[in-house]
Amino acid sequence: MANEDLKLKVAKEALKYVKDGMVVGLGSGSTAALFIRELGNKIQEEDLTVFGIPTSFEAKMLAMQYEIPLVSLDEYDVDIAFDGADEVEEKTLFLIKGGGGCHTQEKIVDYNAKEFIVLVDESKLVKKLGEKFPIPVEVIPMSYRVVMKALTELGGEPVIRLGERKRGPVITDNGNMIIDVFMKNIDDPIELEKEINNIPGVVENGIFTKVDKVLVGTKKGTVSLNRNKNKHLTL
Ligand SMILES: O=C[C@H](O)[C@H](O)[C@H](O)COP(=O)(O)O
Repeated sequence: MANEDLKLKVAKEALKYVKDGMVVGLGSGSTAALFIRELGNKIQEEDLTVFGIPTSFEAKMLAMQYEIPLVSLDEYDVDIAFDGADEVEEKTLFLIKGGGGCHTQEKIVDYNAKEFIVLVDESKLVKKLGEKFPIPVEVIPMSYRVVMKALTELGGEPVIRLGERKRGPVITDNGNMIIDVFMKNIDDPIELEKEINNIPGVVENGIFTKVDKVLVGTKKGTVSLNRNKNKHLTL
């Protein structure tokens, strides 16, 4: 089964957690996009009162397309948030996010949700964070050189993320730059998340250490990995 099919299965499974009256955090990326589409359909079909809080410009546009009414953190708390990930450390459920440069708004919404559920296909599971993916770090543009120096001192290999159909750096939804930091053998993600954010000029990094549940699409079905329960449940 292709990864796209696994992502869709997980997105559909996630709908079971959405109840009438909830405020839902809407993640970014290709998996979250499928979830947003499926949620929009569910709201129309079942005539539910559900509000969304988007984590990016992309999520906002999709929510509007699929007619999910939007609210903001100014007025509402988030009941439940759904988001994708670039890497999931299987034992701890710690993540790397931000492959699409959206991790800052994602972390604000996801960390403030009463429940945060991650949606991935099995290709995202790793033994140790940093195995396949660099850590995205959003930085204030005038600080990029000194931040890169500090990231090198932390043991990373920082690279400025460049645009694909635009010359020069990728600019985030917040008007900042992204530095991707290659770092193998991340032994203490909780400490590293704090250390990177402590560098002046850093807005937010893509290590996520507060996750409640990960739904993993596998060829054998969707598996639910739960924090603190050490239980892998096949749905
Ligand atoms: O900035 C992007 C987000 O963190 C995405 O959630 C992450 O990159 C995973 O995206 P996808 O579901 O497309 O693999």
